Amino acid sequence: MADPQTLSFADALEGDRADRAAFASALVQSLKDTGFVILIDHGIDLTRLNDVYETVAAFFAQAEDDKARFIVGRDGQRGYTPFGRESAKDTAIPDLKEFWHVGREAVAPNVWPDHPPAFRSEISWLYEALDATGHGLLAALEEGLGVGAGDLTRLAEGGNSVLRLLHYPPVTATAPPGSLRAAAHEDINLITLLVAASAEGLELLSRDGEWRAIDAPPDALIVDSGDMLARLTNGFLPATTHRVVRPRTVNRSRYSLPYFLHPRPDALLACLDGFRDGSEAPPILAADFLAQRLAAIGLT
Ligand SMILES: O=C(O)CCC(=O)C(=O)O
Ligand SMILES: [Fe+2]
Repeated sequence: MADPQTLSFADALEGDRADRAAFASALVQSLKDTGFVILIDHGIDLTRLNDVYETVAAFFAQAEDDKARFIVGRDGQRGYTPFGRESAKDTAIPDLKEFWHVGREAVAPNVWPDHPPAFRSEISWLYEALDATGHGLLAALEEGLGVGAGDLTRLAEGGNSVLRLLHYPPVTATAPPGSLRAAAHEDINLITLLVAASAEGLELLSRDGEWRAIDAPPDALIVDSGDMLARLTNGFLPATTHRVVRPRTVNRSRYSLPYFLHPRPDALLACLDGFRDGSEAPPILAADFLAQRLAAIGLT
C-alpha cells in the first residue's frame, strides 16, 4: 500500500511552473492511492490556531443549557449540535461528539455566542484562512486532473463550505456499546481540510481495506476527498472512509476542526470532462445532494 504524500503548499503558492505541476500531480496521485495528503507550509498561523483551540474548549465547557440556546434548526448547518445527535450514514448508534458549525454568511446567516468573547473573530479568521487554502487546493486539483481551469474553483466560488468545531468529551461508562467518537463515514463535500486535532484517534481506511492511524505533525493539515469529488471524477478519486476511535490511552476530551469545502448550493455536479464512460452518476444540484446526505446522517 502506497504511503500518503507530504506536500509543501509553498510549492503551489510560490513555486515556478514546474513546482506547481509537481505539486498538482502528487496531490492527485496521493488522493487516488491513499485517500489523503499531509499538507505542510500551509501558512496558517499556529499561534492563532492555538488560541482557536482554547476558545473552542472554553465554549464547549459551558453548561448544556447555555449551548442549547444556539441550536438553530433541524439540519444543523449553523450553530450548535448537541451530543448524541449525529450518526454516520447507515449507522444506528450516534457518535460521541458535539459540534458547532460556521458557514458562509451569504449562503445562510451564522449565529455567534457571546461567550467566549473572542469566538467570533477567531473562528471567522480560521474560516477565511481555510477557505483560501481550499481554493488553492482546488486549483491544483484542476491541473492534476487535467480538467479546465475553473472547473472546480467556479463550483466552489461563494460555496456552502462549513467549518466544524468538534468536541469529543471523555468517553463515559454510559456510552452505547459499539459507539465511536465518529463511526466510519465519508465526507459529503468536495475536499476536507483538517487542522491537526488535539489528540490521536483519526483513522483512515486504506484502499486495501486496512484501518490506519493518522499521525500528522501538529503543524500540518490533512486533506481528504469527499463524495462530491468522487461523483465529479466518476470514482477516479474515491471518497476517503475515515473514523475517530475511542481514546486508547488517556481518556480526555478531543477537539478537532474540519473544514468541509462545498460547492455553491446551485452548482450542478456533473461528471468532469475526461471522466465519463457511461457509468457516471447523472448531474445533480449540490443542494439536492447535500439534502439527501444530511437526511442519511440524522440531521434533517
Ligand atoms: O475529528 C476528526 O478528526 C474527524 C472528524 C470527521 O471526520 C468529521 O466530522 O467528518
Ligand atoms: Fe469526516
